Amino acid sequence: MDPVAAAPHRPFAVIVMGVSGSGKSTIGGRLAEILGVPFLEGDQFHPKANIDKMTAGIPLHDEDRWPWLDRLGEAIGQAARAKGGVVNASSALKRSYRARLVAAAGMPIRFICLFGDKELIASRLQKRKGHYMPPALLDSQLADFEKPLPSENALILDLGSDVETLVAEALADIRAYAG
Ligand SMILES: Nc1ncnc2c1ncn2[C@@H]1O[C@H](COP(=O)(O)OP(=O)(O)OP(=O)(O)O)[C@@H](O)[C@H]1O
Ligand SMILES: O=C(O)[C@H](O)[C@@H](O)[C@H](O)[C@H](O)CO
Repeated sequence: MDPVAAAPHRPFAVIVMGVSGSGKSTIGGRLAEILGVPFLEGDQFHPKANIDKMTAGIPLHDEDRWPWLDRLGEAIGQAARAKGGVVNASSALKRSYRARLVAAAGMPIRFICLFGDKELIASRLQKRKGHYMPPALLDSQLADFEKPLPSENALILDLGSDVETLVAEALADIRAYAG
């Protein structure tokens, strides 16, 4: 395929979202690499207090997340405008959080939501090593999660698919969305 013809129109902003362990960092990182745009890891925008809370097994609440969402949204907008495009991986669990991210970015965002079976997510979290997020927080993540509505500019993918399939599906969507 002609890489120029296949390139999305710029600037564009994509967030790969979902609960902890849904695969957003894995898929988001690959997408950014293929599209040649910066990858922003949402976790790196959390203040230390939030990371400490989660590490201690305490779920975040709205008050913990608003400043994080504002900082992250601003960074998404800046990177997209400076570099032509950006891919971010972040939980973006609630509709109100997604609206806040879009407002802070100052531009539309395409959400790619990784959604699927709780047992599968739990088994991936159990196997994952060296991450601060305890598997026991999965229930609280799912309790907060609001599946995106079609009106939210979102694509929902089955997280049970293999990585290559998910990357291909997301790329096709981004190219159709931003093309
Ligand atoms: N489609 C997939 N098939 C098989 N394993 C996967 C898939 N996607 C991710 N994984 C694995 O599942 C685990 C969780 O993935 P990842 O860290 O990308 O999730 P995450 O949503 O970013 O989690 P967190 O928000 O907690 O950082 C990792 O060990 C990753 O290698
Ligand atoms: O909103 C939240 O509760 C957080 O963003 C979490 O989702 C974690 O930071 C993430 O899943 C771990 O990587």
